[in-house]
Amino acid sequence: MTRRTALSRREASGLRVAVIGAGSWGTTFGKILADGGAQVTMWARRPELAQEIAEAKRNSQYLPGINLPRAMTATHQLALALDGAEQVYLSVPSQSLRENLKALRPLLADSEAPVVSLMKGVERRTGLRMSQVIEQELRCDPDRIAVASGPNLALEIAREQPTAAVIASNSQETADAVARAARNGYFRSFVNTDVIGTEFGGVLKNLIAVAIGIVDGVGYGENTKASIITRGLVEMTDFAVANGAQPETLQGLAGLGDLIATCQSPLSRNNTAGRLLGQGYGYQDVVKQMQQTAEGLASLAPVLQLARAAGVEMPIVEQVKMVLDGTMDPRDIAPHLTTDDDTPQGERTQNGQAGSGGALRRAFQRAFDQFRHGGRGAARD
Ligand SMILES: NC(=O)C1=CN([C@@H]2O[C@H](COP(=O)(O)OP(=O)(O)OC[C@H]3O[C@@H](n4cnc5c(N)ncnc54)[C@H](OP(=O)(O)O)[C@@H]3O)[C@@H](O)[C@H]2O)C=CC1
Ligand SMILES: O=C(CO)COP(=O)(O)O
Repeated sequence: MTRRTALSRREASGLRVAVIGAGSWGTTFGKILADGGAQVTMWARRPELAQEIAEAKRNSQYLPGINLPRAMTATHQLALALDGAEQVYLSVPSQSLRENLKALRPLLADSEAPVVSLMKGVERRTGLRMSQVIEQELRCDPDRIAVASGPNLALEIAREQPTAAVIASNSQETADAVARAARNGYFRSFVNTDVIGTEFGGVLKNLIAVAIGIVDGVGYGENTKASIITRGLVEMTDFAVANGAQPETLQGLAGLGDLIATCQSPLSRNNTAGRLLGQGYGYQDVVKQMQQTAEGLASLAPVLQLARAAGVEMPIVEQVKMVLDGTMDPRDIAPHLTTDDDTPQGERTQNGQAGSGGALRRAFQRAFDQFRHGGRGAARD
């Protein structure tokens, strides 16, 4: 245990938590919680992985070279993992969440434990965020649900390199309880109540990271990447705000922070998938080569559908989809230019201050309407 770890073990001493999903992020988050003082039981779907974590305190497939804390154990039996859990963390690929929740539901029927999504995707079939899928399938009070997001590349954190995250919940109390548990000398959790913005930050930065990977693969340099990151943040903000997020959330750890980490790091699977596309591999080849979950590939289509429904333009994300579909040469991807219109545009956004009909205006209108109606019908997640 490092000095930093020892400093904050008192935070969650003895709290019993379950982490469902023992890939790179589930296992790393289990370590974060255990190093914060919690007793952690991981659920792995493969018995041999559960055994390796429980006995050797290793997860050699997903976190090579990392020793896991003694306070972490693992099982492949869901009921055992959830037995007595005071907090439940979910970290399976987004497209498999619903089927996993169906198995969890009877086991959590009598539980009041907070349920925390660690995932960064939307469901392809429904376009729902993970917290919405959790609410639907567990039929639980949304105040029990929290989401965690931020610049959190698993392997860096498993090596105890310091970072921070945001825990968001409709309920300040839930967010605080989770943040107290998910905190130690190398991991600091902030809180907010903007679940929508926090979740969409994590989903959308994956799509921009794929774009960055594509231009990297093509061989373009830093100007192109900086332009895509900057214009990408505008697209992220417009989209998230049009869907009910607070714009400042996208400027924080769950937005800009995660965008920087994911776009810069070769550890990012989304970035890696993009690089393969940029090098000329087709979608099927990329999927075959990826050993781990790259959420961005599945989130592209539902995000674009939601964008169209909200009237938000996402030219960079549209181009990523075209490259993925094989209808655009990766070399033609550009830090786009928002429209093919020749008229010069204000930089901030096609939908914000510079435009007349966009996301920010709608957000202000929504806030104004809520104010006029005394807060009744305020958008809750
Ligand atoms: N890795 C990271 O740095 C971060 C990841 N995240 C998010 O965490 C989530 C999980 O990703 P991550 O841990 O990285 O993914 P990995 O690919 O590292 O691991 C996926 C895990 O999910 C399991 N799994 C796969 N399919 C199913 C299924 N149908 N049902 C149950 N379990 C399944 C895998 O089991 P098996 O080994 O048996 O295949 C494995 O344990 C994603 O939404 C990701 O965006 C968020 C922040 C950081
Ligand atoms: O979400 C992450 C970092 O915050 C991990 O990104 P990737 O899923 O692209 O590896």
